[in-house]
Amino acid sequence: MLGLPAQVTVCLFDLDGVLTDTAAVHQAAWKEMFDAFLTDRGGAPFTSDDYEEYVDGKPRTDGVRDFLASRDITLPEGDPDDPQDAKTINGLGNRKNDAVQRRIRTDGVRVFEGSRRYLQAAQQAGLRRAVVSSSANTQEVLEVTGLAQYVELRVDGVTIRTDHLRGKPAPDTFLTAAKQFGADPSQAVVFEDALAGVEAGKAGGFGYVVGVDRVGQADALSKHGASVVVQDLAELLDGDDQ
Ligand SMILES: O=P(O)(O)OC[C@H]1O[C@@H](O)[C@H](O)[C@@H](O)[C@@H]1O
Repeated sequence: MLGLPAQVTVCLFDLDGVLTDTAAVHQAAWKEMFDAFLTDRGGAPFTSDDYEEYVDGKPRTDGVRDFLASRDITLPEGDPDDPQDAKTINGLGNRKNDAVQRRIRTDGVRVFEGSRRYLQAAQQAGLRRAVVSSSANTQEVLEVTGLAQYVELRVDGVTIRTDHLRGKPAPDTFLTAAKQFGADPSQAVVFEDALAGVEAGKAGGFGYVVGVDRVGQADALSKHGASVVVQDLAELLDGDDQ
């Protein structure tokens, strides 16, 4: 059913890049922030490879820390309420968050229609549905897009902070969602577009990991743990009665 193995009863959807076209919005906000920071230090600009390898899919402060480490830059952690000009992990993260929220509020958010159809089909089929995202902006994005009505459970960047969960590529956020549905990981499918996300799906022993390739990284998604790679969730509906 819905292109999934028979034992699957739970769908765990990443948000940015899987349900909504916001991976590119995050990437642009990261570039705006990091390029301003790097220019001051005479460093080379932030690239899309940097985004995919060090930042995509991870909680905000992990993204800042892991990218800076790739350039041999170490900054103090600082505090979550650091001002945007603070040269700390949290300060840079806050500057990026301001940029992403500005973009979301000015330009709006596009939903992938194949994903909206898939969510509706999963609901009609009686599958449980959670959004598992590293983003602390998940609730706002689900609300402005009207997708919140299809989602029973959210494990997101806010949950990660309050419940002290390890972010992707650790499997903790996906495992938390499956557990809240009373399901074994083998009964759950993970839908992910980020390398860190499919890695988390593999590490958690999930029954199936769907890699969603929006940017031409199908091979890398497979290597990092995807059971199958599609370009859009609508492909999984083709040939289905839904
Ligand atoms: O900064 P936020 O909104 O909490 O999001 C954290 C991360 O959330 C992930 O979903 C995105 O793939 C990343 O690009 C983003 O950086």
